[in-house]
Amino acid sequence: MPQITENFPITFPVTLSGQWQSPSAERFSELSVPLKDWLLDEGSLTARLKNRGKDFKVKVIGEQEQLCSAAEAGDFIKVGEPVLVREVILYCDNVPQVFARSLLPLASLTGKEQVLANLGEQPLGQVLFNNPTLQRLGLELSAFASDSSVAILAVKLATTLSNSSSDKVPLMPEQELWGRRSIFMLADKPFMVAEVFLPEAFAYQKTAVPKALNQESL
Ligand SMILES: C=C(O[C@@H]1C=C(C(=O)O)C=C[C@H]1O)C(=O)O
Repeated sequence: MPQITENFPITFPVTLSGQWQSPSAERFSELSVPLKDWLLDEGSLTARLKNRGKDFKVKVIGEQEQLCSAAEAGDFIKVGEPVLVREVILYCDNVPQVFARSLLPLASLTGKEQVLANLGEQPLGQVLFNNPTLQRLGLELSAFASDSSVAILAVKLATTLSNSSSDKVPLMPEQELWGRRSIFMLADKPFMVAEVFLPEAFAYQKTAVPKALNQESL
């Protein structure tokens, strides 16, 4: 299996433009149980993926200080507020599972939280979920159509993989991609994390193993 560091075709920023809604919205009622299990899991995605495979990796697409856009601003991160934007792909056994875009307000990167400004390939979740002050506010969900930036990202990743393993070039993902977004509060300071499950993610597998079962089987 080709290593993920070879000719990585993704340029920063990928961006992410979702129609974020509460999980109780009618449109989510049709989602499969396994997919909802992943979308609504309030635990660490890093920990869950590490449990599912042997080799977990974070590939950083890029990090840059920007001003929060009106599209991503909300109750906790204001329009024009300086934020560190971080985009990554989470891999499990070299299969791309998640595209994540996080907004880390510079005003939150103080005290012990300064470490979040220098994560490198260390997963953000590893720091967040080891902080006893952590609070995760309500999850929002969104679908991403085949012409979305994250769907185009998925095709680029699959094309790179197919080129290096001489499979046929993949088409745009047939299915919609699904993502979740939430605000994490660390020491009462907000951070926003959005994650989209990529086409080959465990989350879309019909036989996805619910988290509870997964932990019992460890
Ligand atoms: C929030 C978590 O951290 C994960 C790792 C991220 C990173 O390293 O940038 C971003 C989002 C998550 O997929 C988690 O593990 O749940």
